Amino acid sequence: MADLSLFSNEQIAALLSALPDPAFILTRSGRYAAVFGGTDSRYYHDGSGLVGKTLDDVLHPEKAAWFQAQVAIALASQGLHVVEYALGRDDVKGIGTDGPEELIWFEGRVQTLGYQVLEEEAVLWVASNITASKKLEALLRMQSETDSLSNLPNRRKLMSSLTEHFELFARYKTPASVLIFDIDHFKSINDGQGHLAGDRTIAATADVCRRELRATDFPARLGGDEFVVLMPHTDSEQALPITERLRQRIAEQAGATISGGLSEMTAGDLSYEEVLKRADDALYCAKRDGRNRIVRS
Ligand SMILES: Nc1nc2c(ncn2[C@@H]2O[C@H](COP(=O)(O)OP(=O)(O)OP(=O)(O)O)[C@@H](O)[C@H]2O)c(=O)[nH]1
Repeated sequence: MADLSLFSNEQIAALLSALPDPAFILTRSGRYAAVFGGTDSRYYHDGSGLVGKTLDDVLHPEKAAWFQAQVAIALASQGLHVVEYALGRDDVKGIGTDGPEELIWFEGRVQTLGYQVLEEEAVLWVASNITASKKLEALLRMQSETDSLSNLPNRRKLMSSLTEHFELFARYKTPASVLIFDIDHFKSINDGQGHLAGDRTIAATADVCRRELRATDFPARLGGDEFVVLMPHTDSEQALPITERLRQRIAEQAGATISGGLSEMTAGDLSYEEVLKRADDALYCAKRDGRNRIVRS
């Protein structure tokens, strides 16, 4: 515990205003009793105009209710409550305009105060700007889910989407189809024209998928020359003409033909792996029957 007698009142006031992150005293009913620190406009807007106002005065009702609920949680815990949230400049009425223009992500550290302020229980709410680490987190997540050659979702992301859609199917019977396809004689493209030409064929195939499929369809690169397209809300009868068109467009635009196996989620399936296995068996039939075709299981 600091010996406050070492500091004059002016020095304590200067110390509070030097706090790098803004610190708000908020009462249980949502009144801003005081604001300290957070004066660097590269990171924060000037919040001094909030003092004397309430959460309801300055925030959209839904956001105000959320903040008030967090204050109540901190007070109930009698300790520290940590939250994350995003606010744009236009979300808060009455703050300064010379702070950042972009949406700011905050980590709020909400600490119960042991005494009353304005005759109410109150918290100290320290709001730290964590936008840079949020952006980095989003970038790393995106990279960990994307195949760098095709720029399509990778196997990891595909498996989590398949899990999600299998759960939707099991619960709500929402249909979904799965196409597995593989570039025909890809090895001879690599061997005859070189590995880079093989890479270009994979990238061109992915481009056709992005152009030809609906925004709700989910093409992914499984690995090597194998791709999977998950088609939500589509049974395999509806999916067949879509996959046929995709096959034709790849032959016209990517300089290679593909063979594919198509299946759909069915009531007896215990997991998405069973659907993938049926589609893979159908792909094997497409190869066996002469390639450049889609077989529906
Ligand atoms: N250029 C390139 N080649 C790859 C990549 N990943 C896997 N391969 C090669 O792709 C080839 C895959 O061949 P397969 O699918 O087994 O056989 P295929 O020649 O396509 O024959 P079918 O599928 O039976 O028509 C192998 O030679 C792999 O080494 C990649 O990222 N880039």
